[in-house]
Amino acid sequence: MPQQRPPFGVLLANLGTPQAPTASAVRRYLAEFLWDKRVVDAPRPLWWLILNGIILRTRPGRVAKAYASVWTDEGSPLMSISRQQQQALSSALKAEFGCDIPVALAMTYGEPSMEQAGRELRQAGVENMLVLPLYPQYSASTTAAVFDRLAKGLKACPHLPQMRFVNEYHLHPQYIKALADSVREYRAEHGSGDKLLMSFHGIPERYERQGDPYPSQCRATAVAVAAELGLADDQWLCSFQSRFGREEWVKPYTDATLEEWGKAGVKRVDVISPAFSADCLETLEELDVENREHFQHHGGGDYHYIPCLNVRADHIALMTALVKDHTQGW
Ligand SMILES: C=CC1=C(C)c2cc3[nH]c(cc4nc(cc5[nH]c(cc1n2)c(C)c5CCC(=O)O)C(CCC(=O)O)=C4C)c(C)c3C=C
Ligand SMILES: [Fe+2]
Ligand SMILES: [Fe+2]
Repeated sequence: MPQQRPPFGVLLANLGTPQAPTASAVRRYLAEFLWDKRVVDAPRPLWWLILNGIILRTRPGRVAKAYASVWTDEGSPLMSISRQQQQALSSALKAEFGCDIPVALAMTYGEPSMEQAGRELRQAGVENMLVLPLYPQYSASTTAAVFDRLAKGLKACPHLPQMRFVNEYHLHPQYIKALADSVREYRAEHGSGDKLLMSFHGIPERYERQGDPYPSQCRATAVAVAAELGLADDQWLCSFQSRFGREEWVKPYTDATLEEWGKAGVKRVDVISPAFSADCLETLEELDVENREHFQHHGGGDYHYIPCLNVRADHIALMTALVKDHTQGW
């Protein structure tokens, strides 16, 4: 009996993370990540010299310590949450479509690779593939990098599946509502801060000038969440974190904002990070630890970090809706 083919398969994509919280594993990860021209577009071979001569000699040790502080029994938080999302989405799609829909996980950098995920879907008989990068806001540095890496991974594949690609979902009503509900539920249990800071991962200002829509999509997400929550203008702000390198990044900066609010005597701030679909180093360490210390060092009061959407039921329902919307006719 020939096995029945699934109507389609889903390739869930995210950034990737080191294999271990050690300097050598972080060096391997950063070497691949920071060599991607979509991430750092500095002219070669000068960038090769800076990356290999300075950054990969100095950064991995410090960053490995930060990873070690958030590492779990299931590994890197980003990997363990991504695996849980993969399983939860797979169950939700089975319930929605009434049959097994293969869901593979792939990372742009490191493992599981695009090649591995592609092979897994092919072996499951997938002929139609939906690529769902878990980046709500489109950026060349993330979403387009998924596309590039997937295309590279499929070079050896003689018969490509039919493909569709989700570019972004920064204003999807279920995304906005899930973010707002995560704040509402948190505040119902822990009380409300004077301010809600929506801190997004940044990119260089120059990338925005060159046409990357990411910062404007982040601002639009923040406006929509504030509207959904009925916040007044002085009750929220959109800021950008995780600066890397010497040039100016999009502003306002998260750390500078928290410093200003601390000095102004803000008694309590609540912080969410809507660009991250899963908690990771940048939220659990930079936002929940470093920026908390920064705010309080400058005179700020209570600091509440509200987790990413991770495996919340409404987040999995959003992914299911994205899959349904983009697989019409398959
Ligand atoms: C959410 C979207 C992201 C955008 C946009 C983004 C752009 C971007 N990032 C760097 C440099 C680094 N980012 C690092 C970690 C990191 N970045 C994202 C997401 C986005 N990056 C995530 C989910 C993570 C965490 C990964 C994890 O393992 O938990 C790092 C590594 C850590 C460090 O060394 O500080 C770097 C470096 C650039 C240059 C950039 C845009 C040009
Ligand atoms: Fe990043
Ligand atoms: Fe960071």
